[in-house]
Amino acid sequence: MALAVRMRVPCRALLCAGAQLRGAALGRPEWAAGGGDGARRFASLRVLVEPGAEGRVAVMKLKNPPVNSLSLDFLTEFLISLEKLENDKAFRGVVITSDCPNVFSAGLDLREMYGRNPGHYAEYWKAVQELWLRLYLSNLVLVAAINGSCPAGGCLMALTSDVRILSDSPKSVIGLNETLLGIVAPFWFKDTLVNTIGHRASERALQLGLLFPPAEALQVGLVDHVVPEDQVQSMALSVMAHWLAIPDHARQLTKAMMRKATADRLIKQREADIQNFVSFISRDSIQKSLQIYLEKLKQKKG
Ligand SMILES: CCCCC/C=C\C/C=C\C/C=C/C(=O)SCCNC(=O)CCNC(=O)[C@H](O)C(C)(C)COP(=O)(O)OP(=O)(O)OC[C@H]1O[C@@H](n2cnc3c(N)ncnc32)[C@H](O)[C@@H]1OP(=O)(O)O
Repeated sequence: MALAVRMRVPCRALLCAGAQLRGAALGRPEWAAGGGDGARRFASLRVLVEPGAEGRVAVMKLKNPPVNSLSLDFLTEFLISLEKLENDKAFRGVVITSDCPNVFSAGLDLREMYGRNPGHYAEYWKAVQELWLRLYLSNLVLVAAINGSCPAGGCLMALTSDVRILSDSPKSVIGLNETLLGIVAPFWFKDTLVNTIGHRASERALQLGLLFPPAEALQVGLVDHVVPEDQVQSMALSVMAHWLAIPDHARQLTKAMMRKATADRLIKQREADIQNFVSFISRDSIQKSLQIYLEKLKQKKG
């Protein structure tokens, strides 16, 4: 318990308060409770939280169409949902999945990193850091049910989970592809990958910006299971049951022991990391790369 308190992420309350203010300012309701068990089922515009069959597990569905990009509004809503679940002692595990067909998450929202001002970049990056810290250090068992494409920030999100299940579909590619956009994965993205697949495999994957198809993702250890698309959710719940058979306190302390040093690296230099990001992303050459990439995404359609 003492460890859990020590590991609380600084500024979380401030970030969430900011999110609620922003929601209120936009004149929309933040939360809508629904169903017979309204206290446990809640939704924001972009995140749907449903209790799993047994009640100890919640299913968080990302619904920021078309591609679940991690916009600032999405991040703030997600963080509020996660905090609610962390604070509700009834929940011990969360399955994170997508409500958008064929895409788990397209990663960071490129529109938040292109053509904005330094203040916006700083606010956005703080929210991205917060997402990673809150997920990576979560006391809950997290299972990522990856039912579609999972590049860059989407992959980072999945990597924070305790287990990853990937759908066996040609669209379900996963990896940190930042170099393909002409940008660089931050050190804590890299650390999370190294902790999962090891140094050599990470070096190759990061430099080449590899997006692994299911069989290769399984082989390199980026995901733990590959199953047909219609079995992703049931597999996630079955794996969850296995993890929930372990006493929480022992599992949580072990998870902290494995992850705390990695998280601390960022916690100790959060402000410097924000400044790094702002100056990197503001460079003309980086803005140009992002512009070209965004144009390519648009042209893909036409
Ligand atoms: C040395 C110091 C280092 C300091 C660190 C500094 C910098 C590093 C910073 C950040 C790291 C970055 C992390 C990221 O996550 S960047 C995002 C990377 N994401 C991608 O590359 C995915 C791009 N998207 C796709 O490949 C495809 O969209 C898809 C996910 C495979 C889905 O394909 P589908 O065919 O279904 O959809 P469309 O491609 O038609 O897209 C629909 C619609 O969505 C827009 N869109 C797609 N992805 C994004 C995105 N990430 N952000 C914003 N918008 C996105 C796309 O343009 C289409 O828009 P339209 O208006 O045309 O409908």
